[in-house]
Amino acid sequence: MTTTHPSGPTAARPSDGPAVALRSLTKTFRTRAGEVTAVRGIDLTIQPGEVVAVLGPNGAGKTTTLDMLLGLTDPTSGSVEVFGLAPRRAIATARVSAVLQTGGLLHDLTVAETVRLIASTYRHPAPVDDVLARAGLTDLASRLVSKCSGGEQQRLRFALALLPEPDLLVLDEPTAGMDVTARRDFWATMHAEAARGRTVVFATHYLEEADQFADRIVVVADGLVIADGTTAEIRSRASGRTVRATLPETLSFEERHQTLVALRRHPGAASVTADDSGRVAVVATDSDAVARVLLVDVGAHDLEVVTGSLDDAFVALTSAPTSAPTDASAPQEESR
Ligand SMILES: Nc1ncnc2c1ncn2[C@@H]1O[C@H](COP(=O)(O)OP(=O)(O)OP(=O)(O)O)[C@@H](O)[C@H]1O
Repeated sequence: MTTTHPSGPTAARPSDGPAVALRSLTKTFRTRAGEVTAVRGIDLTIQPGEVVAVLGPNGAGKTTTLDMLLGLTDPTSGSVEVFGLAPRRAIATARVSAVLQTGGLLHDLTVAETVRLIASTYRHPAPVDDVLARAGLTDLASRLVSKCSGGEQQRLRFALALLPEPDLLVLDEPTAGMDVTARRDFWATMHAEAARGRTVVFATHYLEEADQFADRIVVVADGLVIADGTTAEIRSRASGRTVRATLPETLSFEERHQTLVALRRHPGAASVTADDSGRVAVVATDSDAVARVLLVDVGAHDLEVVTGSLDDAFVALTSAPTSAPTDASAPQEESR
């Protein structure tokens, strides 16, 4: 029996292994119109304490993957383990709980009655008042569920997910339908929960959520993991870097022209632009080499190297062919 305590998740034991281990996971649905392969072979290991965003466009296979992780649907092939257990066993022992996109709430109960009712189904639930406070629901405790907004109902689902003090929280687009303020409050709460040592896995469409909240982003498209790394790695992998610098003021017009021509010929430069003030911007496939040339050979100053936006990276990654899964943390040849 798993031991729980009111203030935080069960300490992960060394023998538990990874929080999540998905191996060659596939899922094919049979429909009247034929077969739909939602997940085409996902391998993913998540260690205890990681906060991982699963990011992907509509229909990428995020929900299907999370459903298999939670034992809500069985894989067609491959395996799923949560702390070394089959998913349903992990849920039965309160190691994992979830906030799903939809989920029945009884509209005639109040918020507090709902939490109390679900708490009564656990052997060692967290205290109801504590959970209400952590989900930001104390002031709404006596409100009928039917009178709660969509965002408030989502926070109630979150409170219910906290009751077993799970080691792993799985959230499928938890802030869908919330306005900007509600979303910010929700993520502040999640930060506090992650700081308690919980492993958090969430699916999202929102790049900024993945960027701000996750330690690691797993990009899924067409049923495959197409990139996996820190947000910085995902950005640089997909969009390259831009190197900016100011050319020496002493260069003549002709020398400046020759410098730009030489930069454009450099194999590490994809494009070179310059403004009248002598500030150059080089979109680089090899930013280190370009920076060296600018500083050492050209004598430029005020050098900065910036990665592209995560939006650029996401579009570049998800519009690329998906036959070759990549690890963004591994050295890659960057494309122009
Ligand atoms: N029960 C089902 N029966 C048939 N096809 C399904 C079923 N569930 C999902 N699919 C299909 O599998 C694919 C992946 O769906 P899934 O819901 O996992 O994607 P998603 O990444 O979560 O998308 P979204 O961001 O829109 O929620 C889609 O083509 C979807 O239509």
